[in-house]
Amino acid sequence: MIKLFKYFKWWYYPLILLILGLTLIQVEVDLALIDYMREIITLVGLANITGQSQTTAILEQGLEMLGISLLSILITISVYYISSRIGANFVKHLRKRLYDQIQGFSLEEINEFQTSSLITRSTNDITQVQMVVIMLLRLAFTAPITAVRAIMKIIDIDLTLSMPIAIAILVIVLMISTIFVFVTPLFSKVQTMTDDLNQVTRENLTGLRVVRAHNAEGYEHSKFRKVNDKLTRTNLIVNRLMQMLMPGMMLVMNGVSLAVTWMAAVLIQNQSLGSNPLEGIAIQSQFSIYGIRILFAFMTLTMLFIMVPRGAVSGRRIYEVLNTTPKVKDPVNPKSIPDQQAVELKFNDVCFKYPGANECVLENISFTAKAGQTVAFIGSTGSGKSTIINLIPRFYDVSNGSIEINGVDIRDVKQSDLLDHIGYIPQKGLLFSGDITSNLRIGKPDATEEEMIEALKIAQAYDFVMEKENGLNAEVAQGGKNFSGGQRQRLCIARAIIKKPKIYIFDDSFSALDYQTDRKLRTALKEQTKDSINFIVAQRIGTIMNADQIIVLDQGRAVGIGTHQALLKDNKVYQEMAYSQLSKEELENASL
Ligand SMILES: Nc1ncnc2c1ncn2[C@@H]1O[C@H](COP(=O)(O)OP(=O)(O)OP(=O)(O)O)[C@@H](O)[C@H]1O
Repeated sequence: MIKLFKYFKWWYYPLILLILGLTLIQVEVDLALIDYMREIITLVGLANITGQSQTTAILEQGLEMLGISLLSILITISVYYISSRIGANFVKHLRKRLYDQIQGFSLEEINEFQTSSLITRSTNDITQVQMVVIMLLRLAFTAPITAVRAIMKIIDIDLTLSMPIAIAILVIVLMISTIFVFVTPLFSKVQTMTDDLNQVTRENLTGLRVVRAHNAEGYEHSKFRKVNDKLTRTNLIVNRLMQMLMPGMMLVMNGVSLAVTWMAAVLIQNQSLGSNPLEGIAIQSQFSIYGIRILFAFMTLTMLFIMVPRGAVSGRRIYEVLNTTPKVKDPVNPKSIPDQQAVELKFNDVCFKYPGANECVLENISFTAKAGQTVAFIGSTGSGKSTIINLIPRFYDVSNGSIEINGVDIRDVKQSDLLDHIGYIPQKGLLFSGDITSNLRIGKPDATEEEMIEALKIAQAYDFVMEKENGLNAEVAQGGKNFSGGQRQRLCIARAIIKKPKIYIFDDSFSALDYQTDRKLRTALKEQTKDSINFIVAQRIGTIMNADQIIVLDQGRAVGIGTHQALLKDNKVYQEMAYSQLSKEELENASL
């Protein structure tokens, strides 16, 4: 938590000093009110003894009390306002940093933290930290200053009467410390359980259709109930323990009042408290109120000691994210990719191992792809096709070997430069809420309407977009849920085309298209991508058999590189796949 304070802005500090100054004044005036009260009781006593009216003096005292109370209220409002400003601004700043940090994460860090935990850390944990910062600013000064000043005052008035208050302080500190020992470890658990709950809820909501289709609501329900019950149980324990504080506090406070009254009565009887019994009563009342203020101050302090660790758990979770250096990062002295006409991409003996895995999923992959070429990856499921293409935009960095674009290692260039050269079309057509225009402009922010229409036409998306009531401005729901899988894929392809990149990566991006649209799209793409390199991952032989290079993968190794014709002739793995999908005639005709 303390480490997060390094994200404090400079102007918080003068404001914190201002809070401290205001608090010092407020404590003095608040305690002065108690002295005024004693004064009024003494005046009443004086009126009784002397028979002279003290109304004017009492009114004067009352008016002064009113003025002081108003000042105290004003200070409270100011302190609350300043602390809220600091808290809100700090958290806004922190949230932005967290967002930027997560944006810079590679898939490795995302997998390490888990999306659900990153969401909890960016929301729930941030709120906890905000609460604690505001609470600290409001109470961390008030409570100790009040306690110290009030203790000084009561010792000054009467040491014997101070004894019950001293004992009560001890009891309260002991009581709260015991609860603290039990409760603190639970805070950390509560946050982790909130992560789990978030994950199950998220999975259940995103996979709602699958759950329904498999009639698995019961199964999912029991999974949810388990994490929900666990979280509720822990929360209940925390709350029950905390709730024990209140009755305990009341007991101690009432005990103090009783003890002070009893001791004061004895002292008054012995005539050792004040010059007359009424002054004794005034002192006793003053003591009781001081006692309550001191105990409240201690309770607040100890509550802070309980709440701060809770915020600290959240602070630590946020700091973990902020303090993680992404494995994929920009070089200190970035090179630029030579802007040559004919782009060239080279895999040099690339090996790749997923973080935490024992074995490489890709081994010794080498090939060169040139401008205008289509390079296809094919292989059984799990053979490493997606992994290979994820290395090109540096979703992960290679474990061994290198990938070069125009002779420059992609790790030596800025990621933004690299990504400017790449048009990536994921397997799952992912659209963002907004409209078609806003989705296409993710590819090119300043794209004109003509450019958008051209891209939609190439991607075979123009017709269905124009059929929509608002055409280019047709609404896109979250995740593109109001479009079919094939339509989503075509819009994603249009989004990449509009960028006119040097390198296209199609990760099984034609899988949701019917054969006719698939063929039309690839014909239109051919012209558009004639100066680019096209990487295609596909399951269908039909989609890739015209590629200039087909790389056949088997358990992470390139077991064949060549054209359809060459591979069909002498590559066993390729033959098996090809003959399982198309007839001999289809395959041989296609290759001509
Ligand atoms: N994030 C990950 N962490 C660890 N292992 C992974 C991860 N992603 C994939 N793998 C493993 O790497 C291997 C290759 O996976 P990859 O997704 O590249 O295969 P693929 O050929 O694209 O499969 P498919 O055709 O089914 O999409 C698989 O054994 C898979 O279990």
